[in-house]
Amino acid sequence: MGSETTVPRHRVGYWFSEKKSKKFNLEEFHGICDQAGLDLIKINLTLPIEDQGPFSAIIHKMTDVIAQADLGDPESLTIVQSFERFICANPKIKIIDPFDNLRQLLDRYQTYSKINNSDLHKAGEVFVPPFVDLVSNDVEENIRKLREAGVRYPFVCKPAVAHGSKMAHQMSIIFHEGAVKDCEPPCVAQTFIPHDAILFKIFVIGKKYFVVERPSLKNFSAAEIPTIFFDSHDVSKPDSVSLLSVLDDDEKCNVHPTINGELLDRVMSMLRIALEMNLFGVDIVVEKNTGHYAIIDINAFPGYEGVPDFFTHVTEVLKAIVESSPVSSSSSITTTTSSRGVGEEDSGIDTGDSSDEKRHQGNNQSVRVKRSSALFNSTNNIQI
Ligand SMILES: Nc1ncnc2c1ncn2[C@@H]1O[C@H](COP(=O)(O)OP(=O)(O)OP(=O)(O)O)[C@@H](O)[C@H]1O
Ligand SMILES: O=P(O)(O)O[C@H]1[C@H](OP(=O)(O)O)[C@@H](OP(=O)(O)O)[C@@H](O)[C@@H](O)[C@@H]1OP(=O)(O)O
Ligand SMILES: [Mg+2]
Ligand SMILES: [Mg+2]
Repeated sequence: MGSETTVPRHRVGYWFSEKKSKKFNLEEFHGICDQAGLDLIKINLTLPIEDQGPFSAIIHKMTDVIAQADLGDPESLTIVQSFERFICANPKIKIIDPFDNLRQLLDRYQTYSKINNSDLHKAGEVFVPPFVDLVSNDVEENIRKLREAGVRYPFVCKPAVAHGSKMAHQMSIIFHEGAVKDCEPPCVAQTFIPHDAILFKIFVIGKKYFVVERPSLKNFSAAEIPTIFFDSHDVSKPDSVSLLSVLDDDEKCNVHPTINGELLDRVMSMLRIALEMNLFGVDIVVEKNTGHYAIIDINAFPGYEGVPDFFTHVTEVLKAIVESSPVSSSSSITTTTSSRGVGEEDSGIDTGDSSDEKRHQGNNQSVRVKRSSALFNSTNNIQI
């Protein structure tokens, strides 16, 4: 039995890079949005946006375009400026996520500083490994800066620009002072944290987050050895099989690192408050010997590989956002809805895809997952 109700439909604009669009099943996204009363409209950035609206919300990943504009690329600058003018003139349109919030993640030094200056330390045993920005080619000056910032050897040298071009992911491991010359400024040097070659990627979608396990760098220590150069995408993607991730024989039986639900809930609450974003990813390694969590990377709108039903979760966020304000820029249609409500109650913490090897866990429990499967999601602890 059904009853007739009027459900307002909303137009939601979207823009993703070609690379991201190829990876996403956009047809599926369109279908899920359609069922939720959202009309997805692909935005053409080379045409006036005002001619493509109206929109209730816009979801995008324009980090690369913003980064290029900030570096002075004229074409990107034109796109970003006209987009920002449009947003300014239409303040009711919800942007997921706002440009200024994304900008804080474009530069690694800025990101780490922001997190370090937040209330993160109140969450418990979690830290950002010591880091410093290197902007000069003067090796002596860089050595001095490294010392002053408490960055120890080995350290990971990362390009200052965090997103976009392939260059953003070209890194090196510097093992001793004599190799500081191998740093390529502008970059950020960050103390290497031994973590038994396991990385936890925490993918945030609105108030939910999902944990996925990935391969990572093996345990390195200071030594008079040459710099190792690597591409981060060769190390920590789901199917990466880098030699840099193979633990030494005497460490192969080390206890597999785990991540604790309650501490993680607190960390993610703090980060969400600090960043004010709906779509982001956090890379955490568990420090060998102490078990403390080291936050080593934060990504705007990451790939979400391994997160079950990604589009369903994103659509829920979009729907909540467009419905949180007076209906503007929307049209109404009449549909038939079932008199029985769809099970929408929030169960707090629940498991994702049941085919994954994972344990349901409430707070206070350690959990372990098969690599690349979504570990769990928490829906109750991240507050806007
Ligand atoms: N401080 C650190 N201590 C130990 N390992 C680290 C550290 N920083 C980075 N790594 C290793 O290097 C890899 C790449 O680092 P990072 O995540 O900063 O790069 P990225 O290019 O921004 O990655 P992403 O693809 O997630 O954006 C990590 O997945 C991890 O294996
Ligand atoms: O999704 P995009 O194409 O934008 O690429 C992002 C990539 O996702 P992918 O794995 O699908 O390539 C992310 O990896 P995961 O954290 O999800 O592993 C991470 O590397 C981001 O920094 C990349 O953003 P970019 O640096 O390119 O702006
Ligand atoms: Mg990373
Ligand atoms: Mg990153």
